[in-house]
Amino acid sequence: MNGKRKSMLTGSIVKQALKDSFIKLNPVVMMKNPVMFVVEIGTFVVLLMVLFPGYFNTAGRTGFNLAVFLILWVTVLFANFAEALAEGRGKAQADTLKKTKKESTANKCVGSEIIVVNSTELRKGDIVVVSQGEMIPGDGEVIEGLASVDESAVTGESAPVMKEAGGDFSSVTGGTRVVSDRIKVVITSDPGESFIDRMISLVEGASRQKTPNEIALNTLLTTLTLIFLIVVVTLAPIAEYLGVPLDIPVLIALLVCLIPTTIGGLLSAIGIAGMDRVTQFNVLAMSGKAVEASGDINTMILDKTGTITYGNRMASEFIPVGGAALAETAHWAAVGSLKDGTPEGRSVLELMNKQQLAYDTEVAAGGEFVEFKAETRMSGIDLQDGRHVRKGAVDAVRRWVLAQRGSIPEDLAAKSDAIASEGGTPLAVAVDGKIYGLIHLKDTVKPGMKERFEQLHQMGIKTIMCTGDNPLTAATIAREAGVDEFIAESKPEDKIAVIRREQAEGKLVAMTGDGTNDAPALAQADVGIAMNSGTVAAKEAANMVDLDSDPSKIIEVVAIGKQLLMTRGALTTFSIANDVAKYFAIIPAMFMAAIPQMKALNVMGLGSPLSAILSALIFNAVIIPLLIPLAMKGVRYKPMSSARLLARNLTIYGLGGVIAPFAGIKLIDLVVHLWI
Ligand SMILES: Nc1ncnc2c1ncn2[C@@H]1O[C@H](COP(=O)(O)OP(=O)(O)OP(=O)(O)O)[C@@H](O)[C@H]1O
Ligand SMILES: [K+]
Ligand SMILES: [Mg+2]
Repeated sequence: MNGKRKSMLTGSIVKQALKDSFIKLNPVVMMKNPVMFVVEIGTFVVLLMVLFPGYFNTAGRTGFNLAVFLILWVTVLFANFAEALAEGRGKAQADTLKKTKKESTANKCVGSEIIVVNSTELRKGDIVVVSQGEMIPGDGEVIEGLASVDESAVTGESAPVMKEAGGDFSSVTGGTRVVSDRIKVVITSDPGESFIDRMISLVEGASRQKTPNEIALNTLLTTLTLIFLIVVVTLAPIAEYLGVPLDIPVLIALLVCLIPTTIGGLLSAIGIAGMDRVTQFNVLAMSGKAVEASGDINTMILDKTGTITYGNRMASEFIPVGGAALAETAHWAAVGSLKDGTPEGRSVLELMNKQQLAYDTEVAAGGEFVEFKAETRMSGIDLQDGRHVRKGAVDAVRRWVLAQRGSIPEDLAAKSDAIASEGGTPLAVAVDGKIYGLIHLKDTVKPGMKERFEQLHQMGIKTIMCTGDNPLTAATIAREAGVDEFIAESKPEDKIAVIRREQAEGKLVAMTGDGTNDAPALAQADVGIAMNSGTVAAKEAANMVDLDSDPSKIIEVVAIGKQLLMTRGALTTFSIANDVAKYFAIIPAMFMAAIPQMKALNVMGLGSPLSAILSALIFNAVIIPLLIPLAMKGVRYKPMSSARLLARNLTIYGLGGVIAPFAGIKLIDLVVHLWI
């Protein structure tokens, strides 16, 4: 399904990551990760002792010190490798994208002339003409014409998509190709700020910033590191007093074992891999913050048409009311749809043809088209002879007719309710004060929706369906799909109101949208996902763009976000539990010689103090690469409540984190003890 963008870990990515692990040793880079920076400083100190044993008076310990140095160095490299590997896939993808960003020529309209310019010379507001076979030279909006466009360079999807002036399918992306017809496009981005440019810097991680969550965790890890630093520094005089002289390399080894190096080494890899998973899913997240926020979502706002249903609402029947004839009803429905370019409007004319019903286009000559608006929920035409033809949501048309002192046919309500209770959308057709009948628009709920909403329910997420449709249709579809709440007869601004209401209760809200009138709500939502097919305004307001333009994907995006937060939590728990266990391995071993009672605490029965320290240190290092796959793939996520999840993860990763080092260190010690 979405396998098209999947780039696996290739040999070249691994090779590059190995190289980057060394480049990242640069202290200026390391400093951003305080835990690993402390390890690096420790490594350097031990190295000095290996190089100048005479100066430090450690000649007798050079072998042990060399071992400590090597293990510490490898620990830092492992952490760097984890990050570099996580970055690798995005970098490879960026390279592919850069290749598609070839320079091209553009046919720029200047007055009535067309001149050929380089695509890099185009600025916001310029107008270009793009014909069959040509590449669209920049991001923009179609202002004239209709064409099918191959967007595979951006979306990976090879089937061409229709782009047309006006409406929600007017935006085009630079670097995509017109495969048929010809369009006039107004450029909407300056050079260097195009969608592909932004995409490159996103997947490349160039603009990656630490998220608030990551910063908070980093602060915690740094604090823990500081505390252990103080503990270890004060341990030296105590040991001295007890008559156990502790060497500096031993103290450094102890410190490194105690500070949270596992999570410190994997933290940024987890974040990068989380964003990468979203990208592999063909969703562009403008920031890591957006991905994380999606993991914390409490409420999801969904459109009915096109999200929960297929959205190809088609006229399926004309139903006269108030004693009107079928031909009359159909005729006015058609006249009111003559210039209505929406799928609904076009489907009315198609139904006329299918049913071989006649309509008179002459009446409409010179008439003024009244475009469909989500605010009015009506469309139609004002005829030259002064008559007004309208079709639209039943309540809207009813109000419009009443405002002109018209009357409402008695059978209108029953007939429109019949359509609505089947989940269909009734449109009333009226001319001035008279309602002629109804158009039955049919739409179907996408298969599998019920199961997905059930999952969201288990995650503790409330779903609210917002629709411009009437309450009865809304209720039917809501029931069929299994959403928790619905808001019917909603106008675009109602969406913002719902989002604000939920946010005021302290909830995080996600929504999808594609139209210009969705833009404010997309901006207001904590997670706003715009459809790539949507308008430029929607894409700019949102913090994610779905390249496949599948509004129901929001459900999986939330799951990925949750998985990211869970992975980070699980590995933090594991890391800290690990460190506690290591403490019990090392401390008794270190003091055994001086304080015989400590032997009782040497539950692990490790070979010798030195082999205990080295074994703990080796375990501490290898656990990082062992956990890289988990950090990159994320822990498996099963929909359940947060409380149950927490309990489950504490058991697995907390308990596991305590047990694993005991077993691991013991095994390593069996081998290491053969030498020491
Ligand atoms: N082309 C049209 N001409 C007249 N009325 C229309 C047309 N299209 C839709 N309507 C009416 O306007 C209402 C609102 O339409 P709109 O597209 O804003 O919302 P919707 O698609 O029903 O809801 P959703 O938010 O789930 O997409 C529809 O329910 C329908 O009754
Ligand atoms: K550690
Ligand atoms: Mg709609």
